[in-house]
Amino acid sequence: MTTQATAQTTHATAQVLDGKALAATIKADLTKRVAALAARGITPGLGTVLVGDDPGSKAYVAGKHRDCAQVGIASIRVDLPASVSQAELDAEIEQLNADPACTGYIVQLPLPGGLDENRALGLIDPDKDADGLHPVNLGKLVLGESAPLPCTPRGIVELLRHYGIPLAGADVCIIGRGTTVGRPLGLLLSRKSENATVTLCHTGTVDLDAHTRIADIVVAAAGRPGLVTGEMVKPGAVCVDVAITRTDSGLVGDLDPSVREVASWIAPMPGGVGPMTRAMLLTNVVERAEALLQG
Ligand SMILES: Nc1nc2c(c(=O)[nH]1)N[C@@H](CN(C=O)c1ccc(C(=O)N[C@@H](CCC(=O)O)C(=O)O)cc1)CN2
Repeated sequence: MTTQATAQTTHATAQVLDGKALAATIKADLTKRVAALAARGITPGLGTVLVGDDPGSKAYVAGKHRDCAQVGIASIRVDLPASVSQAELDAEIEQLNADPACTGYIVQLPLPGGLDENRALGLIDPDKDADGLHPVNLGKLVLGESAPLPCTPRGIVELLRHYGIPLAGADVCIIGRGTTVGRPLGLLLSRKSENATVTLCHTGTVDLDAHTRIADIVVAAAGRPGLVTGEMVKPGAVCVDVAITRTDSGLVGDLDPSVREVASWIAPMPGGVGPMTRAMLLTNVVERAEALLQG
């Protein structure tokens, strides 16, 4: 009788870049910094402007206020109906610019159709821009000057750094060219301090696979569920899921589950970049309050 060896296929599963755990650590540190500010008579205050009833936006804004309460930041909520006019929205923004209790604020995106996002972002006092999305602050990012950084890109870089993922010399493929994630992330990663080589892919990219397959790090921010499959990534690559699509069966990211069998590390959705986005918003608010103290 002959014995036949059974072929065994072992699949290594990617390790997790745990944004939830790192965000908790960051929030614990911020709580101490907020207490130190309070001892010197400064209470940071985060304002949010939410327009309309989008369930995702409502949930994110509620989360931002919960975070504020947790670390001791005061919060100011401006909730407006989707029917608000541009002039009324402009007036609310001007009020936050003038309110001394509001040391930083954000306009939750996307705004409902008919409202001009670029106009709203441009009206924010750049010194109170907690999102780093005012044109002056985005311009400073381009010029390499100090400014608040957009929260999701900053969170991604902090997460990768925390887990020791090498950035200098890495080939990074970003999928998505939006103003809150893809574009500013490309700028951040290509700074001298990060020194990565960035390829920014988008809906006009002809052969997406050709770009993802050679990348050391793939960041998926397209909002197309399961867009990136295991076959599209290099074995051992680091894959970051940024997108959130609401479907009947729940929230879905851009990374197909098969990526887990090929990648070395994954930032999952949920639990990866989202909590880091929230932690970076708080960080921007606290840093701004600390800067106020220094005059
Ligand atoms: N003004 C802004 N608008 C938007 C931004 C932004 O940074 N500034 N980013 C996104 C929404 N966003 C924060 O505003 C955000 C998205 C997702 C999460 C998050 O924690 N996600 C969870 C999963 C979702 C859930 O559990 O409900 C996760 O990934 O674990 C936080 C903030 C667009 N708009």
